[in-house]
Amino acid sequence: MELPKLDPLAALDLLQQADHPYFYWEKQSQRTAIAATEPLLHLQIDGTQRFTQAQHFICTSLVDTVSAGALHLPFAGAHFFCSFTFFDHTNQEQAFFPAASVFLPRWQVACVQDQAVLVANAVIDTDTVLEPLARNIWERWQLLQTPRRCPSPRSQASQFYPQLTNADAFTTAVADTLGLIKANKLQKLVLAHTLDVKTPQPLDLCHALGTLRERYPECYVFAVSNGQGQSFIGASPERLIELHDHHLVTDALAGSAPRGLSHEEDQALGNQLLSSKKDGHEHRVVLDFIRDSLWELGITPQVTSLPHLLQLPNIQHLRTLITAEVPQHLHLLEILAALHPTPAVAGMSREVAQQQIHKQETFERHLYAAPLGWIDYQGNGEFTVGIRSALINGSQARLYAGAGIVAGSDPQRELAEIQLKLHTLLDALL
Ligand SMILES: C=C(O[C@H]1C=CC=C(C(=O)O)[C@@H]1O)C(=O)O
Repeated sequence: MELPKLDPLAALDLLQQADHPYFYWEKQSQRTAIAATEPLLHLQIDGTQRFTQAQHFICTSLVDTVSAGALHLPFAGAHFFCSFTFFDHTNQEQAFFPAASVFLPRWQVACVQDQAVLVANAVIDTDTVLEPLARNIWERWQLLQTPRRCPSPRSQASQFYPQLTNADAFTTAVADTLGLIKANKLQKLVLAHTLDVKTPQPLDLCHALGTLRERYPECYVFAVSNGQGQSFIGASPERLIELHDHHLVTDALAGSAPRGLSHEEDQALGNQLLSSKKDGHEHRVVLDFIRDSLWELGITPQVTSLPHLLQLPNIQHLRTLITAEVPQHLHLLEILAALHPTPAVAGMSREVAQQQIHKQETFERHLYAAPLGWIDYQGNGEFTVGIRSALINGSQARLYAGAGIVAGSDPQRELAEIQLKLHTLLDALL
């Protein structure tokens, strides 16, 4: 059903309930946002078969789905909202999120350009009394007619920046990794670091999301809540998969430099990044992996750009675009299973890198550096990688950032890169 134009964050604020999971997704530069609340059908699983089981869940749920209403509107019809953890298995004691979560929401509000659309899903069987069901949907639709104001974003960055307390542990891990690279045990490793912050008041997520979407219009701004008090939010520059009418777009994103304070300094830093041998190698490992993985799936990848700069307010990256036509029989989640984790967030070889991450990192990655996104009833969908992100638990936040280590990396520079990346969430939360 069509709705009057509304702020999607205000829709989230209105529809979310503390004890129900929700999913929020926005790309300001495309003026697209989706808020999905109250899982109606929900799969939550752990294990190596998680992508296959998620695909099966979506396909079987769709068999008995009937769509009605204004199906020509953007984001009409059934959509499934998915989040995965970095590893196939979660540590049960500390698992805030299952290794795979896929849900069909009761309520979904999507905003595209100036259009807003409500999708209401309901389970209907022979015992369902239709009138209260229809009334409930009608009431929600009416509720969403009332214009709502959204919290205004933070006007300027906070001056308070906590220092990393265990920076030495990170630089030592980088030095150890360089030793392994020299000994040819692996080519690349992405090591992450966390920063814990605590605020006097519970963190205001709508406010933080408002700030993130304003500062990072090129990024995917997201929030995933588990309905038990924890949420994972972020502003990620990394597109893992965009699939529309069997046309695939994915990014190789790796290699970073700071932004300059003046135009000249900024250009010089950008040019250095474009010509850096070390960053070029770090980037190529990702590009080659994505290309090879697509070939193995029977997809012919086209590299449609040279490595170019993706400039964000706090950092700049090397990015290459890859496109492909995907055979009809391949499901988006099969491609996702092959690509995750790319060497932009794990390393090369993937197996050794994952072992090293387990060994060297002293914290759980949870949803950090893992795929999250949506799939519609026609098999179209979009997934980002949950980087530049934080796990929020009341008034506590754990911020994550990682850096790719290759031959030629310098521990202090990698630490400085981590600090730059942590600013994405620090600035929005504090
Ligand atoms: C792993 C992260 O960034 C990746 C994406 C872009 C550039 C990266 C780099 O230059 O190291 C990382 O591969 C992160 O932000 O936590």
